[in-house]
Amino acid sequence: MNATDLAQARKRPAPPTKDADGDADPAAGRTMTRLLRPHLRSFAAVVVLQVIGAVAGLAPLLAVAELGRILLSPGPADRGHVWMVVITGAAGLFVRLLFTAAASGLGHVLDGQVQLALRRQLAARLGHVPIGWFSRRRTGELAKVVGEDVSAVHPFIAHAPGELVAAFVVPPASLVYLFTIDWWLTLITLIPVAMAVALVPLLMLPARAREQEEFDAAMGRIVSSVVEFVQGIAVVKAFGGSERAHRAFLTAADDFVGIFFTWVRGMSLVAAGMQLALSPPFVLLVVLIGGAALITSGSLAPADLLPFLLLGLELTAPVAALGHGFDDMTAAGRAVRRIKEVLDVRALPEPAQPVTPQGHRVELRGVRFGYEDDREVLRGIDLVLEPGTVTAIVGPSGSGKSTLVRLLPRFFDPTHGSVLLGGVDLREIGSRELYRTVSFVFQDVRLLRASVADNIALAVPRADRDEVIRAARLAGIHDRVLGLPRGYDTILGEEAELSGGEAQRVSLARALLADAPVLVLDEATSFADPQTEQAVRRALATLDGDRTILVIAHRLETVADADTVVVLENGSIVEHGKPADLLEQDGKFAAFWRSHRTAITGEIAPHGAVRQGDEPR
Ligand SMILES: Nc1ncnc2c1ncn2[C@@H]1O[C@H](COP(=O)(O)OP(=O)(O)OP(=O)(O)O)[C@@H](O)[C@H]1O
Repeated sequence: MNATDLAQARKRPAPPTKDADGDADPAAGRTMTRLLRPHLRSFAAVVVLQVIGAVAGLAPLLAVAELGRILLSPGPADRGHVWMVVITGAAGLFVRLLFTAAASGLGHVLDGQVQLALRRQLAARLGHVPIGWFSRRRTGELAKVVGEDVSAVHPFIAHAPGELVAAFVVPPASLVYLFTIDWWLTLITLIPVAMAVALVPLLMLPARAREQEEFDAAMGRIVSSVVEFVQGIAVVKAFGGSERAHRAFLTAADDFVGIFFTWVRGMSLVAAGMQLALSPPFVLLVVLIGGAALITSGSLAPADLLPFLLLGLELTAPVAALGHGFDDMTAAGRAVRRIKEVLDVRALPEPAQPVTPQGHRVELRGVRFGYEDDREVLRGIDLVLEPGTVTAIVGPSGSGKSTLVRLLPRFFDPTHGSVLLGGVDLREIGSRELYRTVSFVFQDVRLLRASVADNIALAVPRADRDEVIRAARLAGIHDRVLGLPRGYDTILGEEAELSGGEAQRVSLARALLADAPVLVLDEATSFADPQTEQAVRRALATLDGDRTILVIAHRLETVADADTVVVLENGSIVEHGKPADLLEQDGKFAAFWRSHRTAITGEIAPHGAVRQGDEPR
């Protein structure tokens, strides 16, 4: 193991945070054992095949050494003995090839099975975690766990056992043979290995651990400064701050260079010492010097030196491989720990005996919720959404509007209180039933890499083209779709990219086609464009009168059209009622109304109170 190897070993997992201390994480070990349990027989078979292959691999070496001794010894050689040694060596070579190939084949098949099982478990778990959990994770992080981290178990399963087995089996077997020839020279041959082993504690000094942590942290700072720089590049350029942002990266890079040198200085001397001790020239030199001394003193026959020269090298190679095997295992350990974090996410409990909701009246009873234990975002919400009504939620940024509406499609469960649909707690309704009843259009629209038609018909795969087109027309996206290269068959993300507003209209068409009796909608702010606004208004107006609609309203028109307005502030409902009544009360809602009206031209008011020609609801 040299400094470059060490750097490579550190670089492979590229952790943005320090996690060197997690190498021997028992939880990761348990996860690995649990994963391997169904495959224990195969895993044991791989190890046994490798042991046999490794031991058989000694036979050709021993045969060459033995041949040398026979042929170099004074007097005529015994032909029968010579042939037996040759055949034994050849047979050993054959067995080694056969068993190593079988072990490698089986190891790789096993590795494929374990990776498949892991990815299936991850997929199954991701299918059951609360949808809200995804909003806190970056797609890239999850992709890394499912892709890279699962692949990181490959060396552990397919290679590390072989390397470790070779390291533990070959040296003892060689030593037994060498001891039978000359124990003094055997001890001398062991000097290089003993030197390398003596250096290992120096790699584990507290100073090294500190340097390792600083190395990880510095690497993390570089990674995050690059990510921040790249993510914010548009803003940085537009506001002329590129020099400052660049400086943050340069500072992180400068820091890293300093820390890297300290780290390498600490590691490199030790690593170089180990590499020298285990290098073939050094081993040969030690054996030759020791052998020459014993031969000149008459205690060793010259022919007996040959086995030591051959097997001396075989003693050190597995020790060096042990380092790589250890690196592979620790990298796999770190990956398994990240996989375990995902597997351990609490699934949204499915009811054992699902209850069917009676109707689609929605009621929030004493609902409290916080993303973190010590900070409540919703503080006791009591609200009834009657079928056939539109309820608009307004309130300052951060007041909890998105959080509240996300409880309806069960992105999260409330920490206290309950959300009832048709008189049944959402926790008692099966998820299929729930998603048949509640559909939603949020601002963070996710379109699939699939055709426009498939994206719209996601909830109703059997919908025919006419139904898809009707929904698209209602959502105001039909004309745009006709302009795409292959119309409704255009693959999004491949053949065409949609703007934010267009994507939201596709998502609206999806919700309209799903035709769910409860619709939760976050009116666009980020992708606000006149067509999307119109589409949302038209959709709300044309939906049949029995729906329960909850909308986060950012526009006065939507609020004016709503039956009920809920004003949320700091996680509590501070006003609740008909828009016209609330205006008359001249409280928070009236203030919200006035502040928004100053931003637009023309007279707009709820229920015809102000706007001329608008029918009161
Ligand atoms: N996934 C999350 N994890 C932790 N905290 C969150 C998460 N989502 C929102 N919050 C916090 O919860 C509070 C309420 O956020 P929420 O998005 O519900 O407010 P909002 O009224 O919809 O705001 P806006 O109008 O700006 O969208 C905020 O303080 C926010 O920081």
